[in-house]
Amino acid sequence: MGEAPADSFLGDFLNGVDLKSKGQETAICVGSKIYVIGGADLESTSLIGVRIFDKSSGEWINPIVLGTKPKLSNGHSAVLLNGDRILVIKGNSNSDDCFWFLEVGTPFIGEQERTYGNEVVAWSKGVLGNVEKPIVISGPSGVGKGTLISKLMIEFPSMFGFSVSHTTRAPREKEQNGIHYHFSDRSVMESDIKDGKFLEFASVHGNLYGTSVEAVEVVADAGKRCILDIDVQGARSVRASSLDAIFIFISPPSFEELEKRLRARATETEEQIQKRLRNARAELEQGQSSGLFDHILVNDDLESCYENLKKILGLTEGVKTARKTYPELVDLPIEHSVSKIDQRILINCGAAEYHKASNNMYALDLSLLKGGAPGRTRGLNLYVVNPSTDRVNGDNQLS
Ligand SMILES: Nc1nc2c(ncn2[C@@H]2O[C@H](COP(=O)(O)OP(=O)(O)O)[C@@H](O)[C@H]2O)c(=O)[nH]1
Ligand SMILES: Nc1ncnc2c1ncn2[C@@H]1O[C@H](COP(=O)(O)OP(=O)(O)O)[C@@H](O)[C@H]1O
Repeated sequence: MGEAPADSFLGDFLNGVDLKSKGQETAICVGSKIYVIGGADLESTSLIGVRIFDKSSGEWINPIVLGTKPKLSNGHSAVLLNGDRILVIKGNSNSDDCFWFLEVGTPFIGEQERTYGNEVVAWSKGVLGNVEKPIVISGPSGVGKGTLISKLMIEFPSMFGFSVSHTTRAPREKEQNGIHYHFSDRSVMESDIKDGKFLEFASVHGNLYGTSVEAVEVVADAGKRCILDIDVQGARSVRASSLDAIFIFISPPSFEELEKRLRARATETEEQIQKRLRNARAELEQGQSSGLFDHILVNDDLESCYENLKKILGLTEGVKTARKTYPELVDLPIEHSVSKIDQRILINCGAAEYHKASNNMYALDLSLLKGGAPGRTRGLNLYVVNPSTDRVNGDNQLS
């Protein structure tokens, strides 16, 4: 390290070239730095590595790499999306592993990184398909949240997935670990919270409850819409987070009816029931007046409340199956070329008969890109471009 880039590979950047590929390496110029993606990785040759050449100092920098690095394939291409994001498209891989984002110039995020003083880059896997907004359901204990959610999950099993929370409370008789909750030790949960593994957490009725990033991501990974059953404090935290959700508050027809249901459920001791009823008053007040919730549903008659819930979620008669959120699998060949048109990337695979790709041109739509959990970027949409029906005019405008 430290030697000037003798070969013409990097030398071209001095003449204003933005992007250059050679063998398994692609180099992209971002500001005063040249990011060389691919080729030999210092730690492992089976992963796509990144090196940075600083034009102003004439020095190579070994960046600190965050996130899971993609595996090396025989060929890849790269597109600079904006000032700090590079899309890497791997050839010879299926759609589950084709698209990776390299965030460059990532701000230093911890003491450890700061002491090294290196550049930080972060890999994030591009996940195909739109995932609909998660649904946050809150309401006092005994109001019927669980009952309504299980009705949805039974009627639309392939459409919804439940975010399995962690809790330090003891399991009820019929509750299963990993299905209703991840029943956890307080110390383990507290340490995971510190490590940033939770999207939100709150102390409710004397126990710790929280939604892990993973709980939401596994549902989204399955192409399903995520349902979160969390308290009002948790809903407030989610509102403040990057997760874009629909917030629904379930209210009882009366306080007396709430108490009746809670007692009839017979899952808590008298002391716990008293605690839940005390908390219910504050929850009802906050839920109904805070403006936090997009919808408030009164759960008087179960069936009509359920029908109203379905209406809010756009589930009219006949919508029984999940909307297909993932496009067909693609198999990109090693040889392909890419070009950027506004929010779309055109991927040209050349003549279809020379490779195993079944289509020879794709458009990757980036307009709905969303951050998922760390290490994942969601909302990538891939379309097959049919030259006979999709116009690609002289300016390469897809219409
Ligand atoms: N903030 C937050 N609240 C949660 C979470 N999971 C469950 N809760 C809430 O914790 C409260 C107690 O839940 P639970 O012990 O299952 O009792 P139940 O509401 O009477 O069924 C309810 O208001 C839940 O909505 C979570 O991950 N985060
Ligand atoms: N609309 C309703 N009318 C009467 N009982 C109901 C209604 N909705 C739910 N329940 C009953 O009330 C109890 C509490 O419901 P549950 O779904 O466990 O509440 P939560 O999850 O909000 O604590 C359960 O025994 C359930 O069968």
